[in-house]
Amino acid sequence: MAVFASVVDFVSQNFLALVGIGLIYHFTRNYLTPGVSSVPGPFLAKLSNVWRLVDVARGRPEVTLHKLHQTHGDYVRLGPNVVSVRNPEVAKTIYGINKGYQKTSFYRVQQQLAKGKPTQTLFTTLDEDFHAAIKRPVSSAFSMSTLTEFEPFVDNIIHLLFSRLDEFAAGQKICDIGIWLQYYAFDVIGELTFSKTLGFLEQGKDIDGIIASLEKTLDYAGTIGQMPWLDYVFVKNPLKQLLQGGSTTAVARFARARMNERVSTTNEKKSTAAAPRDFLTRFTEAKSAYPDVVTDAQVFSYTISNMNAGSDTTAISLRAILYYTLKSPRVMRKLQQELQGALSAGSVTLPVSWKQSQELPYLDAVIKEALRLHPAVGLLLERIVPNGGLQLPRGPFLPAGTIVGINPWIIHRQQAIFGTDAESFVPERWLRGDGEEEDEFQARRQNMVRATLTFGAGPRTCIGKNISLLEIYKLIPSLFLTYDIELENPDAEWEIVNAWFVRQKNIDIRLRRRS
Ligand code: HEM
Repeated sequence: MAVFASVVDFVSQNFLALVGIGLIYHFTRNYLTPGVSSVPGPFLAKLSNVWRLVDVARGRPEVTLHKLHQTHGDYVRLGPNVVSVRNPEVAKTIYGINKGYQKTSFYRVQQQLAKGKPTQTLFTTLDEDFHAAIKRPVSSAFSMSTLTEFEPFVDNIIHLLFSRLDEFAAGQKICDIGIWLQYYAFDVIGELTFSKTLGFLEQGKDIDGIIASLEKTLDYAGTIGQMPWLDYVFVKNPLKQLLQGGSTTAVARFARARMNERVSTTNEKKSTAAAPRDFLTRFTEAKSAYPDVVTDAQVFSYTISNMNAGSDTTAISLRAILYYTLKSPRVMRKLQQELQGALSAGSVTLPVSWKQSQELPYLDAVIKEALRLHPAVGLLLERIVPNGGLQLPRGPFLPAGTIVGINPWIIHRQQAIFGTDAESFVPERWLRGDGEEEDEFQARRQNMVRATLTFGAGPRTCIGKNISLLEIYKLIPSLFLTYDIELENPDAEWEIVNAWFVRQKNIDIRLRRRS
């Protein structure tokens, strides 16, 4: 008892000194993390992950990282145990099939709560076996061959969008097109998944605050994901759940309501009409084919990952294509020439079909270039180095447990791959140049394609890529063929916030219906 009393006495008299010693020990250990300690980076980042949390919270971490790579080369230390990589050779390992690189707890923070429980989705699960098991039953629903079956759904939404844009054209009003593209992307995903739009285009507003809620979730997940244990303090805190009751996000509420509707409609119309083959139908079919894996909760999780992963990302990509094209009168002219030529020749109709859009090489180059310069995700696609470690080419050896990742924004600006004008919007880089031999062009193009991470890579690559390409390749030519569009302030820049997804704001345009 006397010993205990004197320990308490000692601690209370020297509390500050002890905390100081503890912190010095903690920071020194962080600084000297084996392997990682020889990777260059900001001094404070070597001491604590607080550095990267603050950097993300400030809203433009991809700008900071680009500068750091310009100074330090292919490898930059972003935290005591975190390395950002710019070298495409390493991408094959980090994102390779069967290489054992798992997603980090950064993704766990994105597991949203439904009735207070984190929902593991295709996007957010860290467990690779679970991931493979839940991907198998639904991957065919996302395949290229299923794509055309979804085309009429997208056509409906394009018509709806244009009916709203006509109001701006007729009234000669300024249109914040970024918002309308977001409504389009959300309504398409709602229509494809549930045969029901979220009603954004019809009502011209963010119904039930779904967009705002998703934005808030991303702001939180991007920042807190830099120090994922904080999530157990702020959101997934069992005490908080107990006191507040299980919370459910707006997206989860929307998905739950649509699933309940479907169950009751199916019961009512059991033997009459066949349900439309939207994603929900396909996910429900997977339940019969894979009863051990696909439960009702899993069907719910598939729909949630569609909504969360597929709406903002597509809206961001559409905004980038439109903005960069409108900012470059030269590109705009060339694109209009190609589109008008195709329309006059009768090789495209309105809305432009997927098949028709694939015969427009300049359109393809414009889209590829915008998605290169402004990929929708703007933080590291983090993975954990597995047992055996990772020998970085012309760099240090990283032990198992190190967090590594590539940020698409950084690799897409590699001059060695994309050219000395990699910072500029030049769609021509995706086309064969004057005097360039075909095999030279193919090799150059292949290099660029291999270094493109807009949709990620490997076993965790984007499952919805074809869907988003369908939405993009149909809407962009249809939009430019239907309207003359110009920026309200051609010299003004848009506003960007990078909170994992790199959102843009303030793209004011004026439109006129083309005759
Ligand atoms: C232009 C639009 C899109 C972009 C830029 C995009 C980007 C990405 C990226 C970069 C990843 C990999 C993330 C990582 O490795 O950390 C990913 C995964 C994923 N995306 Fe997309 N995405 C888009 C559209 C969609 C759509 C429309 C859907 C659904 C309908 C979707 C569903 C998913 C899912 C479920 C995953 C996780 C896949 C897995 O781990 O197996 N995405 N996406």
